[in-house]
Formats: sequence, structure tokens, C-alpha cells
Amino acid sequence: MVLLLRRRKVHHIPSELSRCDGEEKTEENSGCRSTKRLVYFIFRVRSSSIITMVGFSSSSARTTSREMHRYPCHSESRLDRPENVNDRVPSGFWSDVPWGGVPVFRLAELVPPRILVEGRTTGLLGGSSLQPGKTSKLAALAKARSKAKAEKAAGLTSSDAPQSTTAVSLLDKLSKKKPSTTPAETPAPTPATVTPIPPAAGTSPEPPPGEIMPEPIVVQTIDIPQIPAATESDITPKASPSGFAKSMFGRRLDEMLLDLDDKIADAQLIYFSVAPSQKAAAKAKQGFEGPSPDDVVIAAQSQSKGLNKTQKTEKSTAATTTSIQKGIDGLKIGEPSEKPTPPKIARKKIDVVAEYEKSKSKRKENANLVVIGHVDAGKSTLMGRLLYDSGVVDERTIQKYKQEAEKIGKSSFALAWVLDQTGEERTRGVTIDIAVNAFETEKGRFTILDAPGHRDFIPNMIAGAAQADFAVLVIDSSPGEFEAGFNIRGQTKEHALLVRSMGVQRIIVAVNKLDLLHWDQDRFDEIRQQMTQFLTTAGFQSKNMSFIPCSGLTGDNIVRKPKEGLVPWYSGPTLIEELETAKPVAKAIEKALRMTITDVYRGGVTNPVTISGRIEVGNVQVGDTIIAVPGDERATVKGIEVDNEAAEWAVAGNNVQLHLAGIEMDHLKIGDVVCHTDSPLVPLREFEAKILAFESLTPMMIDIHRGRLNASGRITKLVATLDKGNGTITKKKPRHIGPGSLAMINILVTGAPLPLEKGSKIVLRADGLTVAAGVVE
Ligand SMILES: Nc1nc2c(ncn2[C@@H]2O[C@H](COP(=O)(O)OP(=O)(O)OP(=O)(O)O)[C@@H](O)[C@H]2O)c(=O)[nH]1
Repeated sequence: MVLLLRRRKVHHIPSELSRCDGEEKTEENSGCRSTKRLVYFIFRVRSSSIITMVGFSSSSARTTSREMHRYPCHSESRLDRPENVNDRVPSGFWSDVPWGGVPVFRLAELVPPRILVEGRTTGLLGGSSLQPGKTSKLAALAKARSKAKAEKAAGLTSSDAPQSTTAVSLLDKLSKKKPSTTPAETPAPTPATVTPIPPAAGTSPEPPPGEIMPEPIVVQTIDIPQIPAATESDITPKASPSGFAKSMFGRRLDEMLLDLDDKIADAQLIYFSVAPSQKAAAKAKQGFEGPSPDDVVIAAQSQSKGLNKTQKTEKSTAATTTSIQKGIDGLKIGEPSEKPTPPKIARKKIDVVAEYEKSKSKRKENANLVVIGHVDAGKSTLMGRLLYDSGVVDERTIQKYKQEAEKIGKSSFALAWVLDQTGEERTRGVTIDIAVNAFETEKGRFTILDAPGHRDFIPNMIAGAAQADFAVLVIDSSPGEFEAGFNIRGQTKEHALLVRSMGVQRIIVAVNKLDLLHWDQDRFDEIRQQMTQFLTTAGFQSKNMSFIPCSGLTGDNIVRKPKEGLVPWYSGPTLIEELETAKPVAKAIEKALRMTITDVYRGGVTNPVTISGRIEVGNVQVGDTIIAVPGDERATVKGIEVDNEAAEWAVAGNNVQLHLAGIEMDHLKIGDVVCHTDSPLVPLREFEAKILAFESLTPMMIDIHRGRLNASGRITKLVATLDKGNGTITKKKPRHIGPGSLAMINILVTGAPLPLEKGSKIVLRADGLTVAAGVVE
């Protein structure tokens, strides 16, 4: 239901409304006053040309209409003049209205809508004609239709005829709960009969002469089905007024609305109703008991051939998918429930420990020596010279290297090329990776691990140090060069600390390039003094330190003694003699096999998969089944080479090549740890380690190096600092660990678990510096 009030021209009404205030305050005039105010408020909404009100009772509306016509407003009212405001508006009229203080000159000119009556203009929605008695064509058509329908309705029996009811009851229905009747029981609405409302008594339809009447509001009632009368409780407001409403009308809003229900009963309303079709009426009676048209369509489709086809298609698609899936599954390199068993190779079940003890006296002992030192100290040149002078490298090879080195302007590197084999190493003149070579003396076999001196390749140096029995520390004795390598950023100290941390106890210091200093004894003594002091603090015993004055370039004191008189102040051993005195550390050959892979390659047509490395602990023999941790692929040892000679078995300390069967090269990586399948290493994610700190340590992010493997990790806990002499705890839970301190710490591997176990040697680095090294506890 919609009440449309169309405003064509707005006039003032307060002066007329004020008449109510002069009367004694009765229930009636109180309502009159409230109603007027409400209407006045409505007319103040100047920005809106159409005001829509929903929920007015018809009696109140009619009363309001009559009031409006009884007190027509004039556009030229004296109220427009501010000086007359107080005369026109009785004191206290607006006292209970919050917005009553609005300046008058800002008020709209209000005019009440005219109510047109039968026989006058009945233009729908107000029309435009003001000529009395003249009806528009559209209104005439509507009127004719209404009349015809009224006549038709008159022909119905009284029981069938829709009961005309008042607007108030209809509005009441909207605001109250539905009676006990169900929707199905509610009579279907019938076409509405529009009944024109006669003019109210005493109202003057004629505008005063010379006045322009506003566009009339046409309010009509329609006949609607009988609705049960509202009870007292039904008209109780269902919700309290909003905050905005209260601010506008105060506590009177409830009263006003209820008052309006009673007093606007005669409001002339326009109802836009659409007569339901016969089918719709029938549907309404059925109460939607049957299936909806959509349901009917869907039901029909479901039984049609098309849908069956779809179902069949879906079935066939599903079958095809299943078939394809089966095919894909068949193509997969499946994850078998059990790992394939590697091929069995005849195993002699040799007692390796016993065999080793028997052969010990016949075999030369093998020792690995790592050559360390600051960059360009002359390590490669020194080892090249050693190999050349010991007959491992012949004259022709050296001449060839000299010629090639001269071509690129690096003739002084010819000896270094014996170990620096890669093109990049030769052109750059730096060692990048560990170079392995070997030589033999009457007393023993030596494997050289030439480490890079540049700090960028420290991880490679660590990999070499992890396999060493002892170390040769090369120092450039040139002015300034020793100091450069010895300071905080130099590698002389770092390398020495690293090898000691990796378990190397024996160190030979080669004071190199003394040819440039004319074999200056003072320089040699100076270097020896400083290095002895430092190496002692690093944990080397003085009996395990030795210093050799030498020149790798000239070969003096490497393999041969210097010419007589060249170094009169030195009568000690040459470098190679000193090496022969060094004994490798005893290995635990009876323990479980552990060998870190240093290379994986194709060992020939008959040996498609070969790995090399040094057995750190335990022993291995042909026919053993091994596993490379952290991988879980198994393989069978089908052949062994020790020092390039075929062997039936090998023990800790041997550098070996293992030819494998039953495994692909892809499943083996440098850094993996080879174990027997019955005693595999279990990778660790968190562990405790005894370390020697090179830098200040706190709980911090680190890189953990284990041979060639490295992973990110974190120091999670500083457990205790230890006494360097006896290893006892000096302080528990220290806040930090100072450089040079021995300590116990907890380490967490943040990536994949590392193949570590008790006794594994690790190095910790951070921000490009080696901060600590130690052993897993
Ligand atoms: N005069 C003189 N020069 C030497 C001696 N030893 C090495 N050199 C020179 O020092 C330079 C570096 O020699 P390398 O053997 O490459 O030094 P390195 O320590 O192996 O270098 P990186 O492995 O890259 O750290 C070369 O030009 C050599 O000729 C020496 O005893 N006397």
C-alpha cells in the first residue's frame, strides 16, 4: 500500500495548524495537533517531490485531509515575513518538537494537497488539469472500467463478494501477526473494486479566487478481502522507534502513530493492485502442493534419451579415465613395496681384520697429507716440485707445462700445473678444488690433497682436511705476505685451526719462497716464533710441529738438500724426510663401515658405476651390500681397487675405488656416506657437538659442513664452556662463547637431516667466516 503525496507547490501551514493550539487540549485536538505537525514535517522535505508514506490508518489520513482543506495555506502568508513569526505562532507551540527552532525564513512554503472528489478532476497520480469537472481520458477510462467491474461484482452473491474493509484494518493486518489461518485457507483476492470517496463534509473543493491550487492528491480505496479485526495486542508497535525518530518526535512518536491509525482512517489511498489471473488464483488455492514447472521440466529431462545419453557418456568417460589411469599407473616407475635386492656376488667371507694384521708388515703405510696455507703461498708449486723431484712427474711433462704456461704469460706456474689440472685453475692461476696426487718413498705412500687457499673455496679445503692424516702448512715468507696470511682475514690461521679441529695432530710448516730473501735466517726465525705461538694456542703439541726453510720454485729443501753454503744455518731434514717421519693415526678397522664419497664416475665398460673415497672407519670386501646415506638405494660391491690395484678387501685409511652393481649413478652423490646395510648411519637433525670457537658464538644461524656436504642450521643452545686441558666444564649455559674457547653446543639442522653420528667432524661457518669446528658428541 502506498500513499503518494505529490507536491506541486509548497505553501506554509503553521499559522493554520496553530488554531488547534488555541483550543483546549483534548484527546481529539491533541491528535489534531500531532497530525498537523507530522504533515508539516512531511511538507518540509523540500528536496523530495514525492513523499511516500506507508502504514497510515485511513481514518487519520482522512482527518488530516479535512484539516488541510479547512485551513488552506497561502503562498503570500505573512509567516513568510520573519517579523510576524511571533504573532502567528503561539508561544510553546514548538516547545516539545526538537527541530522546532528552525528559522522561519528557511521554512518551506507549504500548501496542503487538495482532495478531489467524485465529479471533479480524478487524474491518476494527480493529473495536471485544474478545471473542475473536466476528466482526463485516462481517468475516464479507469472510471468506466471501475464502474463495469462494480456492476459485475454486484451480481455476485453476498457470500462470494469481497468484503470492503477500511484501510486501517488492512494496515493493521500488515502490522500484526497473522491469525491462525494458513495461507491455503486465506481466500484468494478478487479484482479490486475502486470506490471513489465522497468529499468530506464542510470541505470546500473550490480554491479561493485568485489562488493557485496545488496538484490534488487522489486517494481512493479498493475493496479487499475480509481480514479479521485487529485485537488490542495486534496494534501494539512491534519495535520501539528508532533513535532518529525519537530525536525528531520525542516520546510522542508512539502516541502520534497510534493516533494516526485512528484519525487517518479516511485517508484517500491509491492502491495499485494487479488482478491475479485465473491460473494464478488456482495455483494460489493449490498452495504450491504440486511440483513446480521447473521440477516438471527437470523430471521430464531426466527421463529423456538425452540425459540417459549423458549418463552413458559419463559412464563411458569414467571407464576411459579409469583405463587411462591404469595405463599411467602401469607406466609409472612404481614405488615397490620393498627395495629391489641388488645382485648377489660371490663373497669369500674374508676375516678382513685378520688379513690386515697379516699384510701390515708387507704393505707400505699410506698417509694422506693436506697442503694448506694462504692464497699464493706456493702450495701447488711446492707439491709440483715434490712430485717432479721424486720422479712421479717426468721432465717432458714439466717442459710441456712450461711452454704452455709461457704462452699465457704464466710461466712461473708451470710446476703448479702438475696439480692444477683444470683450464680455469690454470688460466686464473688459483686452485679451486682439492687436487689429489700420490707419491711413494722407501718408507711410505703419501696421498697429496692440495687445498685451495682462496677464502671463497674454504668448503673444498674442509673436504680435503677431513681426509688428512697430517698437514703441510705453506707460508710465503716474502715481506708483507706472511703478515697478510697471518692476520684476521688471512687463511694461514684459519686453515691451521680447521685442520686441528678436524683431528689433524701433526703439522709441518714449510717456510716458502726464502729464495726471494736470500735465505734470511732472521725472517725464518721470526716466522717460526710467531707460528709456534699460534699453533700452540690452536692445540698443536710442540713435538708435532716442525719448520722447514724451503723454496718450491728452486726445489731447495723439498726433496733435495740446498747447495752447500746456501743455507748454512739449517742442517735439518728436507720436507720429504720430514714427511716420512710422520705416522698416520691408527684407524678403527673393526668398526662399522663409513666412507665418504669423493667422486662418482663410470669406471669402464665392465664397471658402469664406480665411487671413490677414503675409508674412514671399518672395512669392506667384495660381495658386501652397501647403502649410501642419506639415500636409501642399495648396491653390491663387485670390485675394489686400493691405490689403483685390485683388491679383495680394504680397511680404514685406504683410498679406494668401489665398483658397484645394482645401482644407478643418479642414486649416488659426492658427500654421501657409504655404510653396510646392516649398520647404516641414521641422519641427524639435532645434535650436541664439542667445538673450538674461532669467533664469538651466540645462538645464531650457521652453515654446517661435513666433508663435502653442507647444510643450513642454527646454534640452539650454548651448553657449556670446557677447559682445554682436561675437557671439564668451566661454565654452564654461557651467554656467549668467546673466540678460542672450547665449548659444548646444541645444533639444529634446518634443512634435510645430515649424515652425522658420534665422532663426525664438522665445521661451522657464518657470513663467509669459519666460526667454529668440532666433533659430533
Ligand atoms: N720466488 C718464488 N716464487 C714462488 C715459490 N713458490 C711459488 N712461487 C710463485 O708463487 C705464485 C703462486 O704459486 P702457487 O703454487 O700457485 O700458489 P698456491 O698457494 O698454490 O696458490 P693457491 O692454491 O691458488 O692458493 C706462482 O707465481 C709461483 O711461481 C717460491 O718458492 N719462490
